[in-house]
Amino acid sequence: MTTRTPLMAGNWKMNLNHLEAIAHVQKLAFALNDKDHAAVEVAVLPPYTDLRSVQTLVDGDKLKIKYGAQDLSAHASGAYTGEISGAMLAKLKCSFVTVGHSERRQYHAEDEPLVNAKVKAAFASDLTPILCVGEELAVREAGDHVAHTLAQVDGALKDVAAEQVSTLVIAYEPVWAIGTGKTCGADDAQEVCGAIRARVAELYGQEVADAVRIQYGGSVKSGNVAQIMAQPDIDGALVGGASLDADEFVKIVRFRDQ
Ligand SMILES: O=C[C@H](O)COP(=O)(O)O
Repeated sequence: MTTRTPLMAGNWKMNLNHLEAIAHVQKLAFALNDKDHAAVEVAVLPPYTDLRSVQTLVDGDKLKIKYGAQDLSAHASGAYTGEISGAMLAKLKCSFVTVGHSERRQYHAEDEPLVNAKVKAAFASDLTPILCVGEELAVREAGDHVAHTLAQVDGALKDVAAEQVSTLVIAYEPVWAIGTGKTCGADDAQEVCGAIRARVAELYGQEVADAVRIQYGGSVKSGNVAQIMAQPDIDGALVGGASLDADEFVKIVRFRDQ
């Protein structure tokens, strides 16, 4: 049985400018200790404009906090105004990049082929994609949430090699639980996360499935994180709103104490 290091990632979304980012990461760095970093991988996902400042701070003070971006271009370079390539993120020493977040799917019409291309672009630049999947409320109410989410996994991983998939992070984020205060019950989250792992095993074999980290995302807070993390197929959380409060995010990292 593979031991998977939990990953707590704070997706800041479109919040905190570069000065606020520095103050926020300094606060996290001051609060987190070696024991925290040994037990949990901690990452922040700031807006693009903050990344250079975060890199300078992390490098300069040799912090153990990892960081990454919230999106990347499917293209390697060229005339794509406004886009940021995987190579640019890698140059800033990003470790992670979220791909296919529901807000990208909803507001920027990202479909499965594009998400698939972005997963490949991330791997091509040695970034670890955090692939976001999950259903809208109507889909859950119709009882189609597992099938819907697995179809997103299939589409996103089309023609992606097994050795890459074993390093992947998949974040299950039921859309109706994002930023709404409605958390998916821990058992309900486990149902889908377990199904995702089983699907990865079907596609790539058990060893790869055992290595993949699966996060839950959607209104995670210090008050519900322990229950969520107690599930066998949940290896971390993708935290939105609560990650903007450094004290709260540190409590989430210390989920075993909650
Ligand atoms: O990426 C994070 C998710 O969208 C969850 O956001 P939230 O914690 O504000 O519900």
